[in-house]
Amino acid sequence: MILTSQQIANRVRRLGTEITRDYQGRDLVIIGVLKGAATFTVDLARAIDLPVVMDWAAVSTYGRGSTAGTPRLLKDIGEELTGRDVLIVEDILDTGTTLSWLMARLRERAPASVNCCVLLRKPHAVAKPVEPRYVGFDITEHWVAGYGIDYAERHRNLGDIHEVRLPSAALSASSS
Ligand SMILES: O=P(O)(O)OC[C@H]1O[C@H](OP(=O)(O)OP(=O)(O)O)[C@H](O)[C@@H]1O
Ligand code: HPA
Repeated sequence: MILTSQQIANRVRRLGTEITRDYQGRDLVIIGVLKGAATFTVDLARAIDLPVVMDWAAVSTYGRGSTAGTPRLLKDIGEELTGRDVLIVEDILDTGTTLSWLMARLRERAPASVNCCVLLRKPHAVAKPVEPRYVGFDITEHWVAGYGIDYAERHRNLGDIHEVRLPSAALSASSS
């Protein structure tokens, strides 16, 4: 599997159009989840034709490997969220651990609404109670990297999204 930068750009543009339509007249705060969603968040924000506020949370669940641990908040959100419409932007929904943990924490701040937009969703996540309002692509369970997403902290700078062949961590195609 490989998603090209062109396929990603087309999908991001359509997601931006949907979000623009759904949040007309609302006080939209977009929370990008570092590090993996940094690239997606910036591109998505530019595809939204509304005066959005952008902020960031840094959460780490996987550390330097491919096995999930307990989520850790490395950087908290600075924006006041009470009464506002929050959209969490995530690169990938895999086991659902990170997103369900973060949504529970954000709900404690009494926002008007909390939804999420994920670029990639793996099959595992379908069985979890996390239901993203927006999904870019449903993918297979293979480890992926590129477009902000890492394998052991590397490959975030690739423009396309590649499958990583574990354990050698070779990419399924060369970067373009
Ligand atoms: O659904 P899950 O199984 O929780 O996996 C998804 C999370 O895992 C990755 O983050 P990671 O912990 O690797 O941190 P990073 O964003 O800094 O790469 C990814 O960016 C998501 O946040
Ligand atoms: O496939 C993946 N790639 C990178 N990070 C991830 N975090 C959960 N699943 C993945």
